[in-house]
Amino acid sequence: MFHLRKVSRDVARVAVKTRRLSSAPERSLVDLSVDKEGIAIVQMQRAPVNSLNIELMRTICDSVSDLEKDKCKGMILTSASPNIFSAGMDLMELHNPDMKRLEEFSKSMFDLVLKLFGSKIVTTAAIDGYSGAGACVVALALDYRSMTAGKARIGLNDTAVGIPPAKWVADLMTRTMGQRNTELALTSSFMFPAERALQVGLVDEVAKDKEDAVERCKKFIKLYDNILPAVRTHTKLSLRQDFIVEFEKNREQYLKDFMNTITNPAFQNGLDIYISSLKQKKVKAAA
Ligand SMILES: CC/C=C\C/C=C\CCC/C=C/CC(=O)SCCNC(=O)CCNC(=O)[C@H](O)C(C)(C)COP(=O)(O)OP(=O)(O)OC[C@H]1O[C@@H](n2cnc3c(N)ncnc32)[C@H](O)[C@@H]1OP(=O)(O)O
Repeated sequence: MFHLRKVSRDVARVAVKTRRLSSAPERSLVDLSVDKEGIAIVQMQRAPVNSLNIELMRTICDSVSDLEKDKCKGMILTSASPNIFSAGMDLMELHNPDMKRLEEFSKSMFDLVLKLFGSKIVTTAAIDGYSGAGACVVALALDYRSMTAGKARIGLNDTAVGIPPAKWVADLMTRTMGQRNTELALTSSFMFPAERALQVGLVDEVAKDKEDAVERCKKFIKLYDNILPAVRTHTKLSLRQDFIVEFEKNREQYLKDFMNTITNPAFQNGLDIYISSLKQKKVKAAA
C-alpha cells in the first residue's frame, strides 16, 4: 500500500469510480491511487497470483480510461501479491470453458492489450515477481518496464505448454526486443531473470526491490515533464499505428484462432495435466 500525501478531488473521483467497476463488491481487484504529481499507481490485487480473468482485465482497462479522461501524467501497473506480478491468463477461464464466456474473455484480453498499447498517458510497469505468458504480454504493451532483481522471472512460455504464440504476440515482442531475441525467446519459452531481460531489452531497468522499481517508473514518467502531452501522444501513436491497424484488421481472425486453440481437445488434455501439476506442487510442499 502506498501512502500519498495529497489526493486531488478528481483523483478521489477516479478511485471511487474504479472501485465500483470491480466485480467483487467486497474487495476491489485493483487499488488505484494518484499522487500529487498526477502519477497513478494501479495495483493488481486479485489474490493469490493476479491471474487475469475477465473482471481483472476489464478493471485495469477501465482504470486506464478513467486516468486518461482525468489527464493523469502517467500510470504504474504493479501488484499487491508478494513475489508475483501476475501468473498470466487465468487458467480457469481456459479450462473446459463456457463458449460465451470464453469469447468475452478473449475480447477483454484484446481490449486490454489495445488500450494499454494505444494509451494517451505514459504507461509503465513495476514488475516485482513472476510475470509469465499473458502477464508478459500485458507488460510488453506498456511504454516502460522496471523489474526487481532476484527470483522474479518474465517471459512468454507458450511453446512450453504446446501453444504456438499468436502472430500479434510475436509482433508485440519483436517491437521491443528485435527479431533475433524474440525468435530465441519464443522458441525456447525462456523465462528471463531481470538482468537477462535487461540485456535483451525485455525490460528497461533492473531495480533492487519493489519500492525502487516504482521510483524508477516515476522517474521515467517525469522525463516527459517538458514535453507537451498532446505532442508526445501523437508521436507515440503514429509510431504504433501500424500494429493497432493490423490488430483491428485481423481481430476477428485472432479471436477465431484463440477459440480454436483453447477448445482443441489436445489443449484441454494438456491443460488438465498442467493444472493438476500446479495443485500437486502445493500438496507436495505441504507434505
Ligand atoms: C492460451 C493462449 C492461446 C493463444 C494465444 C493468444 C493470445 C494470448 C496471449 C498470451 C498467452 C497467454 C496464456 C497464459 O497466460 S496461460 C497462463 C500461464 N501462466 C502460468 O503457466 C503460470 C502458472 N503458475 C505458476 O507457475 C505458479 O503458480 C506461480 C509461479 C505464478 C506462483 O507460484 P506459487 O508457488 O507462489 O503459487 P502456487 O501455489 O503455484 O499458486 C497459487 C494458486 O494459484 C493458482 N494459479 C497459479 N497460476 C494460475 C493461473 N495462471 N490461473 C489460475 N490459477 C492459477 C494455483 O493453482 C494455486 O491454486 P490453489 O492450489 O491455491 O487453488
